[in-house]
Formats: sequence, C-alpha cells, structure tokens
Amino acid sequence: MAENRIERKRVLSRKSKSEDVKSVIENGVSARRTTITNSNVVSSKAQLSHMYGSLTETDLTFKIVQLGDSGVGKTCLLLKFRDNTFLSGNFISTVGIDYRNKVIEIDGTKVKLQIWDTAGQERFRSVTHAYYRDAHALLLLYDVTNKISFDNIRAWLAEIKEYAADDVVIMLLGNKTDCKNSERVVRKEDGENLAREYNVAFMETSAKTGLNVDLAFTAIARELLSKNSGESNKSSFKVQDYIREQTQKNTCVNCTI
Ligand SMILES: Nc1nc2c(ncn2[C@@H]2O[C@H](COP(=O)(O)OP(=O)(O)OP(=O)(O)O)[C@@H](O)[C@H]2O)c(=O)[nH]1
Repeated sequence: MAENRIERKRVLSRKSKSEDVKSVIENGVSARRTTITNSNVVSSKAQLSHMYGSLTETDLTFKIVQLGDSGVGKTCLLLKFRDNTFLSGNFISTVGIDYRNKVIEIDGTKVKLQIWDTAGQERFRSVTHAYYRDAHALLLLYDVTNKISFDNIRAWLAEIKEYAADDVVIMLLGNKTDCKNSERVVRKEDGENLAREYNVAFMETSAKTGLNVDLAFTAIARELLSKNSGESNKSSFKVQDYIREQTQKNTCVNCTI
C-alpha cells in the first residue's frame, strides 16, 4: 500500500533498471530497488537473487547494517565502498532503509556483503530496529567534527544490545577525517577509548577521500569469515590487530613516496 511505502534516498534511485543490470554484469553487484516496504523485502530479495543469482555466485553472504546519527556519512561510506563515488554538496537524509550488495574475494572465498544503509533520524528508529536482529555485523558511525554524534554512540550501543543478536560483530567508525584539524572535535584517542570500553573494533575513515573505507568492510568480512569457520573460538583472527597491521602498512607506503 502506498502509505506503507518507504521512499528510498535520492540520487541512489536515479539509475535505471537496465543500468543496474549492466552494473551487476560489470561489477558483480546487485541492483537496487526503488521502494522498500517491510513486507516486500523478502520477496524483492528473492526476486533479485533469482534474476541475478548466476551473475553473483558467492560462497557466503553476510548482512551488515550501518547505524549512526543523521549526517555522519553512512550513505557516503557505502557509495564510496561500492561505487568509489562521493556525494558532496546538498545533504539529503535517507528515508527509511535501503541496501546494496558488493561481492569481495578474501583468500579465494567469494563473499557477498549485503550492506543496509539506515536512516539516522529518530523518526525512523522503529523501522530500522527490525533490521538489527539478523545482522551479522553492525558498522556504527560518528562524525569526528560533530561531538553530539560521538556522545550518542553510547545510546546507539544500548539500542544494539536491545535489538541485535548477542554475537553480532560491531565496528565503531569515526568518519570525516579529511576535515580540517580546526573542525575536528573528537580526538582519535576518544574513539579508541570508547571502542575499548565496549570491546568493539575501531578505526577512523573518510568517505570523501576513501581513507580506510575498503579496510573497514574487508576487516568486518574477515572477522565474519573467521567466525563462520569457527576460528574466532581459537582466537586466531583478531580484527583490531588486522586493522593495526593494515593501517601501519598504508602509513609506511605513504612514508616512502
Ligand atoms: N568532508 C566529508 N563530508 C562527508 C563525509 N561523509 C559524508 N559527508 C557529507 O556529510 C553529509 C551527510 O552524508 P550522508 O552520507 O548522507 O549521511 P547519513 O549518515 O547517510 O545521513 P542520514 O541519511 O540522514 O542518516 C553529506 O553532505 C556528505 O557529503 C566525509 O567523509 N567527509
């Protein structure tokens, strides 16, 4: 029913279906829908996998949900990761929820990441809560230039405790690190300390420059793969160690240029 429809966000809906199919063929990613209702999600996903299944054969699918206050950069992070594009200029808030798929390969295993982009605005909270439960991982974002978005992380973590599975993998991301130092109001150490307090992984990102964007999703995928294979019980994969190694590697590469 029309009144039950949750209109999707902006620019993302501009692609035509044929363009989406082309994108699937070229990039191995799934198409987007133009509207989502709670009741049609399952059938739409089934239709998509029926339509595009042979083009996106993967070994595993993981569901990742992005959370955080409105304006912290959730949609931009997803678009940077999937399409390597950045939406600058006018900010148009997400309405409801939307998702995109991206297939990545980790040590020879094809993993489909189904990434759900939620609206940060309070009025959509009851809609988005429904998507926490079966999420394998949650990316929780704040904006390093917005103290309130950081202070609200505790409230987000409380909601996660209430609505998500007990063993969900959580990663805290401080986004917009490309902004000038004078604009930054949340220090990296503050993010690290909060993440340590809640025993979650942490890194800083920029959806604008792409800093650590791929790494955030790859680290999550590796952690989920390790969990899936039962490795995490033996503590053989430590996501925060992996992040540290990878960021150090990147820093060293930059040093030698
Ligand atoms: N400088 C900078 N701006 C960013 C970055 N990420 C997002 N933005 C800007 O921040 C604004 C909000 O970005 P969105 O991705 O739409 O935010 P959101 O978290 O999806 O917001 P909701 O949809 O309301 O939940 C936009 O104007 C973006 O251009 C970043 O890494 N750096």
